[in-house]
Amino acid sequence: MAQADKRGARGTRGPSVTRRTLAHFWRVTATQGLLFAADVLVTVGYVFFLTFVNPLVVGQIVDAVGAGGVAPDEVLSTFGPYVLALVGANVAGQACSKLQDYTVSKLDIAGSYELGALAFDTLANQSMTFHANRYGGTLVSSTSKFVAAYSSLIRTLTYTLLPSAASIVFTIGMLAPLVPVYVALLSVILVVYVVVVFKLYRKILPLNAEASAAQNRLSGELSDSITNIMAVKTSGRESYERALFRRANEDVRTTSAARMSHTIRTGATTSTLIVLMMALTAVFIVGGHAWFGISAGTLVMIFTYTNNLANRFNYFNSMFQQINQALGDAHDLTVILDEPRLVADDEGAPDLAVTSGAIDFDDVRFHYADASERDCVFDGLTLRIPAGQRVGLVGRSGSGKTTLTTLLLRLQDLQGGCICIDGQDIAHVHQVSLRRQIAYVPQEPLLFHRSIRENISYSRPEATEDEVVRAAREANALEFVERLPDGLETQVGERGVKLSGGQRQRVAIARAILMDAPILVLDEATSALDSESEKLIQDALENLMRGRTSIVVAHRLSTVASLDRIVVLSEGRIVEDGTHAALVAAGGEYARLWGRQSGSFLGSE
Ligand SMILES: Nc1ncnc2c1ncn2[C@@H]1O[C@H](COP(=O)(O)OP(=O)(O)OP(=O)(O)O)[C@@H](O)[C@H]1O
Repeated sequence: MAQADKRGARGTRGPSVTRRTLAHFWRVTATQGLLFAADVLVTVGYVFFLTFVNPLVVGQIVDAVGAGGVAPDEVLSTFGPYVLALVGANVAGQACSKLQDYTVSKLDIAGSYELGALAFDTLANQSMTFHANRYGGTLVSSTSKFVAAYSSLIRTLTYTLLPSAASIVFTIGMLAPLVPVYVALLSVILVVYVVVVFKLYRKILPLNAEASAAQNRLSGELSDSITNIMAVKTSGRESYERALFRRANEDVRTTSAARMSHTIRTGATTSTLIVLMMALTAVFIVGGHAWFGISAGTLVMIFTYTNNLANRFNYFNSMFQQINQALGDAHDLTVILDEPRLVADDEGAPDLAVTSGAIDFDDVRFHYADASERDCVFDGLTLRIPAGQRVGLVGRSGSGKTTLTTLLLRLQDLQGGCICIDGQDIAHVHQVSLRRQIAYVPQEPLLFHRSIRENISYSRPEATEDEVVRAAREANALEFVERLPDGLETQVGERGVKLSGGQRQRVAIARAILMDAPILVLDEATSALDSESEKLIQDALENLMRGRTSIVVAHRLSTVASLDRIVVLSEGRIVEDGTHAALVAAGGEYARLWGRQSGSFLGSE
């Protein structure tokens, strides 16, 4: 269990995953092209007006004041335009800043929505093998982090990365013609900084992915323990589960600490850059006029621009941290998004058209993905079920009964042979259309944390009130539903925990009755019911099976004795096949089992 989760952090990692994450993020951003362009524009505008125009105007004021000779009556005409420029630049800068809040929030909301939908579609369409190998909690955690990573990146881009890049361009562009020596030295410092930080950043990236994978595993362990809290408590294994949790928590601590020490090194590099930049500025302010003839106003501009730039770099460390963390957080789901879909539809696969419901298992070979070829569940199984036949499937635990039913639903693909319904290979029809033709009641009734009504009508949401009530009555569920304070509106709890096992099965049977599909698969559908309740439902099931091809898996042989045919499986092979009477008369495995069960039945009744 959860092998893939445990492999998670050690799977594909590094820049290629980062590139793929960014490609996913860019795809959703590009769908909001205009909004993104507006976001870039107002961000650059905000930097231009507030950090570029302001020092430029102040520099010119300083030069004008330094030149002297402005008479009191000329002050307004000389400096009025500067004052207007300052006020105008601030008004425009503030407007850009507010628009920036708006555009980035819209991008964040729209992108998060699209990425959430992408993640859900991918997970919902992945095969059962994929899900069997992962913790549900880990997938939930990876999905939330993936969406949050987009939010973090788009905000970092808007509020830190883009303004910093714009500041560098404006500063260099503005100062280069005035003080080329200064700009050349500043550029050298910046290039060295970028190279060093990029190197450090490449080291931090895998550490972030590892820290994030450790957090996802922690969520998985936690949800596994909490979901099975009943088993934990009844086995008195709280301390064991706590130890498992602590171990996973320890991984989170270790990986987070490794990430932190690298982040501190990036921070130290940034501090060095800021000190170097300001030292360079100090040298120029002190000697600029004497050595290069730089005016006082230009010196003010050098100081202000460089100081603004240094202030931006102060946020670089947290920016790198945010970018790294976001890319690390998005890592696991990116890998999942790019995994091939295991049970995929052919391009343009047609819908299954059930005419009579004949099912053919033809030379079926199958083993589970994590088992070797020698551990085949089926190695050449052939079983032909004519239309409308009701077949009981019996055999020892582990003989392959449930697997056969899930193969009919194409929850896994075969390694050999084929399964046909009315002559159509189920591997080449649209899988949703296949499953809509099969009413399936699994061993564990699968209920949602919703009302009983929603659970029953899940198979046919458009069903009327009367149809839902009728299905509940036929499944012998209405008698307990009516006793509940909220009747059909009663919430059943997660996986139906607020109902008894038998009640859950009756809700699941009502769902199958309501679905009214031409093929019926009941996998131990009545195993949790007492004999009396089973007998009551049996009539409804008999009615339901009439005219439909049915496969009924059961350990309790009385459930299948009256069916048209019984197939006995042993280690994936059919060892007996016939009617109840014929098999009892044959005196084989079925007869032995029947003798034992009917004896105990008689004894208990
Ligand atoms: N998801 C899975 N991954 C790997 N092996 C599996 C998986 N599900 C079942 N198996 C294995 O396949 C074999 C057949 O299991 P299956 O559930 O079909 O048996 P069964 O006859 O329905 O048993 P039972 O009567 O106990 O329900 C078993 O050996 C089982 O361990």
